[in-house]
Amino acid sequence: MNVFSGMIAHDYEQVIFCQDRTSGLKAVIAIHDTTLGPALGGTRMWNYETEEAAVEDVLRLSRGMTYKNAAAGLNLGGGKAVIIGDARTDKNPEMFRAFGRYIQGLNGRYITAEDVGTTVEDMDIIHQETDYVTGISQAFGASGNPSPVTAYGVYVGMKAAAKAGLGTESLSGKTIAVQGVGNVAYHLCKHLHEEGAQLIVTDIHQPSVKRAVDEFGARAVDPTEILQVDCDILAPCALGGVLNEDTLPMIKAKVIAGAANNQLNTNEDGERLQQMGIAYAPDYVINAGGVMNVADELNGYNRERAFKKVETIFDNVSRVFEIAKTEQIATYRAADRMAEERIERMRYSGGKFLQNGYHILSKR
Ligand SMILES: NC(=O)c1ccc[n+]([C@@H]2O[C@H](COP(=O)([O-])OP(=O)(O)OC[C@H]3O[C@@H](n4cnc5c(N)ncnc54)[C@H](O)[C@@H]3O)[C@@H](O)[C@H]2O)c1
Repeated sequence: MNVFSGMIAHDYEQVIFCQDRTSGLKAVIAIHDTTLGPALGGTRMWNYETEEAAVEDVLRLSRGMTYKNAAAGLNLGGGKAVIIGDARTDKNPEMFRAFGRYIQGLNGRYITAEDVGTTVEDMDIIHQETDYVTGISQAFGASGNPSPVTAYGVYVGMKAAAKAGLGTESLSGKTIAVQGVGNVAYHLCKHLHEEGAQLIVTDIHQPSVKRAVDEFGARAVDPTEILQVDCDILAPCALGGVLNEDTLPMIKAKVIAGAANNQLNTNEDGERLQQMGIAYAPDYVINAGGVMNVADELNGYNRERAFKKVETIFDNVSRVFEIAKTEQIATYRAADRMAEERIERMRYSGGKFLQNGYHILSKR
């Protein structure tokens, strides 16, 4: 694999390879773009089949964080890290200590967080070596479980999507189908129930379904049926890739707004949704509550302030629909455009002269 051509293709700033023989650490950190601020993104631990697969993944994920953070209105750039190994068998404290020292060496250019395969405990070990880590234990003043915050963001984002797709932001009396009632969707269903929505839910884990039925009067359906039920809004809150060429023809909802990452299988599916007249709230805009929540740790965490920030997801989703309408493009592209515009504006204003220690005036 030619790493530089991959970097040049989407203008990545920096890729760092980190190894520590004794602990077995093999990690790659990718910093995609720091125009808006330090690069924030989690560390994924995964048993990649090849080193090329790890590099490709970290490049793809770090660029995704540039867009997610920019669209969320955060003053943060995009970065991500991957550790190559089995998260169940290959971890040891020295590995995360060594990794933490590499992060410290970047002097704030990259701030890490939890991701697939890493835990709060791992972040606490990293924290022994660096302050450039979020998602550590609450005992250290961190933000704790992000799911209720993410859920609130999906709720307000869904209202904005309903306004675009159904002509009203009120969800009272609307029928909402929720795929997967795990951590995020449980809290989402609570908000929806309180507003008077009718819920249809499914999950492969029966106790989660029962909880939603008992607490919110939801109607349970089989996982194979959820995408085709009669409803106003579909909320994918389980898996990625659920919106694809096989499932789209079944969907009866006029609005799609949910927490799951990577809901579109391909960009063509985003185009199809536009042709079908379905108002799709792009996943990374509507589910940004989690990243907004950890980003607040950088100011000394305040839950009330984090929730206030999360309310801006209503405006962010509304803006995506506005761009899509004026430019006649699919909403997934409108989201990317919104993020790119914000970065470009900052690149311009950030180019203005500011006196610091590294220019001709400082030599006087
Ligand atoms: N937790 C957060 O703060 C956060 C932030 C951003 C995005 N997300 C995304 O939101 C989604 C949900 O996150 P979560 O933290 O609630 O995860 P979770 O694991 O608690 O919930 C997912 C639920 O989906 C169910 N499920 C899995 N496969 C299914 C299937 N085929 N049909 C029906 N149900 C199925 C699981 O049993 C589980 O209950 C994920 O895609 C996640 O990446 C979460």
